[in-house]
Amino acid sequence: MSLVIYNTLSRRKEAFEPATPGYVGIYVCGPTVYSDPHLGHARGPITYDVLRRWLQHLGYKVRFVSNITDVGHLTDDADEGEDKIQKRAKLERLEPMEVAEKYMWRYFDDMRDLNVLRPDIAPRATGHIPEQIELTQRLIERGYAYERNGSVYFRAAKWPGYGRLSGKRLDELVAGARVAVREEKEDPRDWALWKAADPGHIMRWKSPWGEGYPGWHIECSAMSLKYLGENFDIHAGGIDLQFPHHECEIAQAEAAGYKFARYWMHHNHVLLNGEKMAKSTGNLVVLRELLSRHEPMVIRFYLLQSHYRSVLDFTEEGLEAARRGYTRLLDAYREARRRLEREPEGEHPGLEAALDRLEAEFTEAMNDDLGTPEAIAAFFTFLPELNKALAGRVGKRTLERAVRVFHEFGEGVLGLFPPRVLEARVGGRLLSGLVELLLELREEARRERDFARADAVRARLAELGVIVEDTPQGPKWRLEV
Ligand SMILES: Nc1ncnc2c1ncn2[C@@H]1O[C@H](COP(=O)(O)OP(=O)(O)OP(=O)(O)O)[C@@H](O)[C@H]1O
Ligand SMILES: [Zn+2]
Repeated sequence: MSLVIYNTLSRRKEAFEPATPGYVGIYVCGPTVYSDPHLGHARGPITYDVLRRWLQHLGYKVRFVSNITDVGHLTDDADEGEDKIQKRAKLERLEPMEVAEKYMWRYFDDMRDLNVLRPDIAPRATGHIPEQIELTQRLIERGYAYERNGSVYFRAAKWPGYGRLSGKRLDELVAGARVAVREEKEDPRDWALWKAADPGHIMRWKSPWGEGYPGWHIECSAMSLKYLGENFDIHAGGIDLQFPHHECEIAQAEAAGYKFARYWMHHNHVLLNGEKMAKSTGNLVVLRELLSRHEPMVIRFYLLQSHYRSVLDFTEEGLEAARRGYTRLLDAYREARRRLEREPEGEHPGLEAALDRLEAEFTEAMNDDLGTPEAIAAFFTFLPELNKALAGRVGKRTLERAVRVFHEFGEGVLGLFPPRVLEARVGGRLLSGLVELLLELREEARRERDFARADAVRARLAELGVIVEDTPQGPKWRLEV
């Protein structure tokens, strides 16, 4: 049984075979950093994080590259509109680079809270201008691109392969092009690889064609080729990027003489009220806001409960149901871990059989195009068996295996149980509640004139760094710093 993934390029599920046995290169299109991430922005990173973890589980060595688009691009895919980052910079009275920096860190912070592993490389477009210029030059040399008034365009009609990925026709690229731009192009369907900067444009770089800035599509071709080589394994992104972004990426890389990605994966959208969650339309739930109200792992669990290729219509009720489901899993896992310390030696044949089934079902689900809903369902089938066994004696050997499966599949692959959630929460309500409780017991001992016990409680708390002071208003406590 081996991994099968849906390849957008062939429109069917294919057995996954990396170009170099044992190694996998993945490139995921990252965010344009000009505003707070919304829930939709978390779906791709979590999906491909699970892909990466599963490949590692299967024994592959993975290089995971995901870019940050910090060059401002136009608010319209065609040559219309304002630079998104520069527009935001004006609004917030910041430097464009300050805007990019601010929102890049917001994105990384949100991803960290969601237990998304850091990319091995997170290349920034502004750090790779020479590579983008070089690729553009190469396309000019090969006759696939031309310069006009300081801008460089890809000669679309010359590239026969256009539409292979998306099934779209080249003609669909034309919509919206500004008249002046349309006039300078040989063909309205040509797209910009490099744009001459207007006098007011702040982010600009020197190039053989004068001062300007790169187009969006060329950034990903240049950076994926640089870090993964030609003919790398997996290129991924949201379904909205399939056309024109990925179609143009392929054209640029192949016209330059390189083989490009072998498998293309696209995740479907998170919706809100039936419409795509999108920053451009404002139809969104800000991720940070959700993270402040919910345990991040509940959000991760919620997203993984639906398959990455289906749409997911967000509702608070759905999230609440996810919270209940996740809590059931977490409670059982915590209980199994807790019991491990004092469990007598031995095995539990019934639970061993249930573990065999769980491992087989989980593996089968994950190998079938990352079937996370079925993989999670396998845990829920297992749960009653575990709880039943936990009501009596399980035996150390079997219990250890159960804990290992939660650790390897639940945390290692699905990333749902980071150490933080396994430990009882220190701080906050629990800590102060427990200290108050001990101080009440100490007061009781004092009232009963059992001063030895009262002092012992105070001394033990002091050892733990909780300093108790008796005041006329009663005992007060603080944490040693
Ligand atoms: N609602 C969504 N559901 C799933 N993925 C999304 C959603 N919106 C954006 N993405 C994905 O997030 C990644 C980063 O997108 P990007 O920063 O370019 O967003 P955008 O398309 O400019 O903004 P938006 O679509 O939100 O107006 C892309 O892979 C994109 O497909
Ligand atoms: Zn991209």
